Amino acid sequence: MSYKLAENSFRSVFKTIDTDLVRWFPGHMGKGLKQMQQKLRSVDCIVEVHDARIPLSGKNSDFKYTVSGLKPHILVLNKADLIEPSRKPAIVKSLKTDYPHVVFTESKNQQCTGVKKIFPLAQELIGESNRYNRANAEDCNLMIIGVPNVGKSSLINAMRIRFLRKGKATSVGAVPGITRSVLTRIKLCEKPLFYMFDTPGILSPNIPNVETGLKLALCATIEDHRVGEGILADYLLYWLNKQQRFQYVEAFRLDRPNDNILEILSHIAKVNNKQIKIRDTLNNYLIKPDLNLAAHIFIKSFRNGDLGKIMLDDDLIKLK
Ligand SMILES: Nc1nc2c(ncn2[C@@H]2O[C@H](COP(=O)(O)OP(=O)(O)OP(=O)(O)O)[C@@H](O)[C@H]2O)c(=O)[nH]1
Repeated sequence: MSYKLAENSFRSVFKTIDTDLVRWFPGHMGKGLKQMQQKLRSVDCIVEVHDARIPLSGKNSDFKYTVSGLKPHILVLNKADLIEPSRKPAIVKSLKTDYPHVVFTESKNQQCTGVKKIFPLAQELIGESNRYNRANAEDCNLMIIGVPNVGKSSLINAMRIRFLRKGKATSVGAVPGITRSVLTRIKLCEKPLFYMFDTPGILSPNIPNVETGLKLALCATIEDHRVGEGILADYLLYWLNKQQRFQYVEAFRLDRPNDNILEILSHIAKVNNKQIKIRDTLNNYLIKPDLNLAAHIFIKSFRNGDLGKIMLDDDLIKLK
């Protein structure tokens, strides 16, 4: 649906944010990174996984210097089911300099779309590379790397199901930080013999700016409570309005687009019958809309794809 709106109906910049979120780097990530570096001698090809909704903001640019620089490298953009297929060429073009080999995957669906492209490409790149100490090795070792919660474990499981006809080897979860064990070697394929080192999600210690941090958080790579669901919901609303993506109006049965997050959340709480009881200064109970739960519902609807197929880096890619 299209709406006739005045040019200045919406915010043009997103303000008010606790900038501490961009410095979040828990200790176990530093340890994980060191263990990955120590294992590099046994690795033939790096499979770096990003969330396709944030192909630019989602990358950990430090990987280039710490783990992936010297090895053949494939960039997998997973969760491609959540973006518009027509955006793929523009994404590939904008990543071309840093990532010449890009594969889009959907590792949650039954067909595991895109997953079958990874082995032939890995074989080709390994064949063209100097394997140094592993020149005579018959098996090939891949190492999967990426920020938390982008679907690394799902991808490993999808590959095993597809090529080994075996079930899950590693746990999957909707919150970041499920994979803590570093460098378990998992068999993926018998002929050719391929293994994968699983690794925990690693965020960059220096997320370059607040908007990048908010996009990472909206895609659930940072735990919600570290940023605050209210802030996340407000950023989502700001982004949707700025990009004129108004599917939320219909999804939440609103009259029109609105840039005021409190009004939107009050409405969502009301239609979902989510209220809380609070005491006023005279000790009387008041019934108020549960804005935290409403923020949770709003964010979840984006994550489930209920607000449309949204690529959060569309704003950056359009500028390129
Ligand atoms: N829509 C969609 N969701 C996916 C896809 N792949 C994985 N997921 C979901 O994303 C969430 C995270 O998946 P995991 O495989 O645990 O991600 P991970 O990168 O191993 O996570 P960490 O262990 O935290 O680093 C889960 O809820 C998955 O079901 C996909 O292709 N599409």
